[in-house]
Amino acid sequence: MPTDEARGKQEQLDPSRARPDDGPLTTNFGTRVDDTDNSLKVGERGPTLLEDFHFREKVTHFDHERIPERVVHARGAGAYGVFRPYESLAEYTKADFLQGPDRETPVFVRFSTVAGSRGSADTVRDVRGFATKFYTREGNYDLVGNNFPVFFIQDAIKFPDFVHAVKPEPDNEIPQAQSAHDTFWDFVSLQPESMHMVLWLMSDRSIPRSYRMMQGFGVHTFRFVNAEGRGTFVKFHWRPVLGTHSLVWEEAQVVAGKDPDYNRRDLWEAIERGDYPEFELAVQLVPEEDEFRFDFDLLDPTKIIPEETVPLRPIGRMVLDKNPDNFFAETEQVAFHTAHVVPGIDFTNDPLLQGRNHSYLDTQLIRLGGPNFEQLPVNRPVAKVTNNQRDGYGQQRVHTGRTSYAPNSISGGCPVLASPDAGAYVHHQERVDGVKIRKRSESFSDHYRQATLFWNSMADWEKEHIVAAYRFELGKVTHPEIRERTVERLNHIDHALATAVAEGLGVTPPAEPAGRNHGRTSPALSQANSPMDTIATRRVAILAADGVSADQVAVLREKLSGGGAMPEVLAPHAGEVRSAEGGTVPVDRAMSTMASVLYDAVCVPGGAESAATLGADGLARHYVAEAFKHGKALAALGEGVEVLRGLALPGLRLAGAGGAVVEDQGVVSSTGGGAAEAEEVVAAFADLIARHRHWGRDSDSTVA
Ligand code: HEM
Repeated sequence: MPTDEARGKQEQLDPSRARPDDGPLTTNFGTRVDDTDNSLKVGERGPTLLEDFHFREKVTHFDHERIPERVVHARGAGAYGVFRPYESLAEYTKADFLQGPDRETPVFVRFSTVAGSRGSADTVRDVRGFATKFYTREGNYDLVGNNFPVFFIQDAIKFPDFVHAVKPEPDNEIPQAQSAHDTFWDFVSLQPESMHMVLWLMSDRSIPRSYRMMQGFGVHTFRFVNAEGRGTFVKFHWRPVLGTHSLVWEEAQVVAGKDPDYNRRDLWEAIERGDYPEFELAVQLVPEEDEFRFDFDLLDPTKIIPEETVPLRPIGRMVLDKNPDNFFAETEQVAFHTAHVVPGIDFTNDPLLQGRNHSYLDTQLIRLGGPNFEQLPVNRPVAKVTNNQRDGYGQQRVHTGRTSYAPNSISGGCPVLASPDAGAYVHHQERVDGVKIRKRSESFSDHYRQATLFWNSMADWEKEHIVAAYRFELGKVTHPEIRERTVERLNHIDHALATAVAEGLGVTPPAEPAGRNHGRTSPALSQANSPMDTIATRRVAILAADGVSADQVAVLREKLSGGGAMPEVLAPHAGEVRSAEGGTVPVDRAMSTMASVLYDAVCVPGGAESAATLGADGLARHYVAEAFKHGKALAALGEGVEVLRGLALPGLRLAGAGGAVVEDQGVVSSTGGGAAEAEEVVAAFADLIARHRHWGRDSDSTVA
């Protein structure tokens, strides 16, 4: 549990909390109000009077309630938590919050999509933002990252072009939150430096199952600086304790309609339940003298340092344990900035990072209405703020005294300057010489080798999903030359990839590879190698109707809940169903209010009457067939096996008479109705759920 100090950040917000039930209704200035439903009129049917100050204040405030949404990352969800390092990192950085496990730092994290508007769906194909604000004792440190370790462009001056290209097209504002349109592909196909990132975007990484199940990356190479002033290059990685898992594309599209708040709801509900999301922070450390030992430039944000080259060093753990109380006040008004650093953490000359260091403050000045947004509760540091900044719109502080300048003698020179020993930030003393020049370094010019590394590292099913994603996206592009140009670019990554995409588009495949595939892999890049050892927080639909076996439902519920999963009984109607044993089974939800895409696994228990009803129910059949199509774990017990048999799922072997447990393609079944079979099936089912998805089913080609 968080310490009192860590909790302090959240409690610090309390004085500004307002509760609507805390007394009689008043105007904004405290005058009590007797009627808020009728405006002040001349007679009951007459015109409204200008002197109705309550009406004017109420409506005027409403008229001004909206602020501009973020120019990118407009849609997001946030949470509070704490970060605690495993051990001291004093050898590399003097950052106070990394000096040892006794330092527990409160954090606020905002996860986001990039392209869509505030009201867009969560499960679109997009990069996810992963921004963390550490409220350290030395000031706020913001690690403003994404769930991909690379970016589309190498220089921040291209950011407006990139964002204009991916956002809805300007003439008709179509499509919303999609990269599958001409302007995006026009831009990236003309921009080979984006090829590596686009490959990530076409992979399953762009449709995470949950914000709790995706990685985060600082992307840039940053710099740690220790107390002696020695610098060490550092890359930051967040690793979810639940593993890195994704939806499949068709499922993501259906979820966007069934529950547009899918990822936001998942985060919120997990925290409300006490299933606190956890992420491990790991770093890759590179001594400054090794800056040039790689076959890419450490300053190039379109490159990773493969984990096999520089292993990850886990340095601490973050637990998100509190939802915001008010979305607007906290999640919407939070202001992250790459330039919010603390002593011991510094920049490098990565030209994307350098530009970001300008952009965030600049955009927040307009988004949050001018200076002083750092005084908003969610942005306020826990470190004491003493400076000579004064006035401005929305000033909340009452600065006393006569001086707001330095040097001064009237206030004894206060606020005084601190020395580095007393915690002052000092920029790393890097020698820089050069001529002014608008040019990219030659060392940034290899745009394909790491894209090839990513492609080579994918499992077969990941490659299939990538090819299908390119076909889908480019299939939406109306200009044939853009499709052809993209295929030509892909041919530089891998000939088989380019050929497969071309065939799906009706474009002539390239005759020859554009270069030789280097054949190298980095296993850490594949989601197939992500941890798959828990069913914690997985949602399981147990389909039931009148006559269901209550005993089997009980075993399923108990064993799955015991492993941390969330089984729910779904039936044709809410309330309860009759059980085969003569009692009743409570129903959690009516099937029609949910969908199999909202569950990680589906199971059909026995009971002859229940199985017969479900087998004849189109919706129940759809739950099972769709879960099968999306690679999800399935289980059937007793007569429930007949429901699956009736669907004639392609190539699937199911249990026959005799009760033996059969497992095939991620589906476990037994026609036996006894407790022993139920226990065995549920144990196997849990194992299958933990493995997330089961690829290679005959129906796979239709899901990606
Ligand atoms: C490695 C590349 C980048 C990453 C990882 C990244 C990440 C993010 C994230 C996570 C957010 C959302 C912050 C939040 O939740 O409030 C964000 C917002 C934003 N980013 Fe970036 N970004 C990148 C590149 C850039 C570049 C190159 C620019 C501009 C030159 C830029 C400008 C912005 C702006 C203007 C916002 C909106 C901020 C606000 O309104 O508060 N980003 N970025």
